[in-house]
Formats: sequence, structure tokens, C-alpha cells
Amino acid sequence: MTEEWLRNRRGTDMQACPLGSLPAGIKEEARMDRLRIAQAQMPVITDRDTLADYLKKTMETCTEKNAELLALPEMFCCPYDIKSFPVFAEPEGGSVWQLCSDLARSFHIWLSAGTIPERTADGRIYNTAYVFSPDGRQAAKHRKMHLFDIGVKGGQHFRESDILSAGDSVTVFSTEFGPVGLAVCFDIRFPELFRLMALKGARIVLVPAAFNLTTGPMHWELLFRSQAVNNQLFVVGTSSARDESASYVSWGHSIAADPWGRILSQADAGEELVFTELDLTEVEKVREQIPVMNSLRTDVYQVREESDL
Ligand SMILES: NC(=O)CCC(=O)C(=O)O
Repeated sequence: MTEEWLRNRRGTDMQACPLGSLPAGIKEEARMDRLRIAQAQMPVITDRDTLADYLKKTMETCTEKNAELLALPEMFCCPYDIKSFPVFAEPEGGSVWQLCSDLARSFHIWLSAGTIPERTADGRIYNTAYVFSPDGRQAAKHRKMHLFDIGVKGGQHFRESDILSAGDSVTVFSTEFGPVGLAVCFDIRFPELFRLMALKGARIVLVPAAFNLTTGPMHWELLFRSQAVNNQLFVVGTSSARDESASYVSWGHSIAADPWGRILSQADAGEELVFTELDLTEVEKVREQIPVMNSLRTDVYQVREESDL
């Protein structure tokens, strides 16, 4: 069914999963159909030693509970405010990056290392998500593509674009669980990005996030469920824990939505480590039973990457 779906993308030359490679020793035919994830709805921790201790303890719990992937929130190592991004920004391969790579390797677990402010050689700063495979290699990197610029009357105001640059790549990487997509928080509002990840073969999309008290109650659950149901894949959103004293107060409510649009798990607002088992055969089941992608009117409309135009 998935192959038929991918063939249906007339006008595109995209491969099912052109990015990355399977971790050493894993063959495509050995794809696994169950994935036990852990989502750390954690406080923002800026002190490196405290962060290392916290993540190590979290990894130990993941090992005890047989989790195969740990997901962290957006900006888990830097306060989510414009002034802090340049202060905590580090290049790819910096100290937090290295810590995450080391932990993934030591505990032999996939680590979706939330986002870290990334400073580039030309002085730009990106809101960057990294994923490390169980051998500690960087398996994926996604620079937040849609910057969070909003001004809700009487509610949340924020302008990431005052300091951050936007990424410009769709990110899907290979795992033994099949192709996995990666997006960051505000990216969840853009159906075109999620459709492109689905067309590239993603069965799961990981979304480090930090919604707020204005848009969280209105849109958080709705957006995760709608991207899941529209694209018939799992969407996993991991938020920071709520801290009422922060300049930006996070909504929390880390969530996992399945390809039918159902919520498998959802945290409350505070610190929590949530475990959820994803049955990845649900992707094929829903695509078999409700084959929306076979009815795409690609003769009338298409979602294509710039490189395919
Ligand atoms: N950190 C973010 O991108 C926040 C996105 C958000 O709150 C929204 O409503 O969208």
C-alpha cells in the first residue's frame, strides 16, 4: 500500500527515503513494527552538569522500561526566549550535542535530542533538532523551518525571526522502524511540510515543541491529531514542562497521536516521563482501509519541494 501511495506522487522524483542510512547491521527487511518511546517532559536545564545528570537518570529509567527511543523537548538546554538563544547557541558538535551523542551510545537508545540553538560559522542561529542513533551517530538534523512569529491580542507574542534563521530542508531519516520525519514546534501548523514527509515515506514524525498558554489549549491537540489523521502516520510531540516563573510559559501536554487520529498518550503540564508503545502496523492498516493517498488529484494540485520544481 505504501509503495502504491508513493507511486501516486506524479510529478515528483522523490525517493521513499533518500536521506540517511540504516544503523549498522540493520537491513530494510528487518524493519520492526513496534516502537516503545519515552517522552521526557522536562524542565529547561541550563547548567551542563545538572543536565548531564538529569539525562543520564532519564536514560537509566528508559533502559529499565525497555524504551527504544527517548524524545526531548524544544530548547531543553536554553530558556525559550529571544535573549537566551545567542547566549546558549553552540555549533553542531558542541557540548550539548556531544553529551547527547555520548548518552545515545552509552545506553544504546535512539535519542531525539529536542532542539538546541545552533550557531553557524557565518554567525546565524537556528533552532535545530538533532537525532542520534544507538551508536551515537547523528542520524538526522532539522532546522526549524517555520519561525514562530505571532502576536495574539491579549495573549502570546513572540518573534523568533528577530534572532533566528529558518531552515529550508524537509527531514526524513532511516531507522529499523522505517523512515521517521522530524519537525519543530510551529512547523506543526504547516500541512505542506507534513505531507512532504509522508510522501517521503515517514511512518512517524517527531516534533520537539513548546506551545504556550494562549495557543496550547486551543490548538495543540487539534494540530497533532490533524497532521496524524491527514497523513496517516504517528505524530509525537514532546514539550518542556510548565514553569510559571519563565518568561515563556510552556503548555506541556506532550502527546502521541496515531495514524487514525487517536491520542495514545498525553501528559499533564508538569515534569513527566511518558512511555507509549507505537504499533507501526497501524500505518499500513489505515492506509489500506482508508486509502486517501490513492485519490490525490495530482493532476489538479501537487505538494513539491523546491528542488523538484
Ligand atoms: N515554540 C513554538 O514554535 C511555539 C508554537 C506555538 O505555540 C503555536 O501556537 O504554534
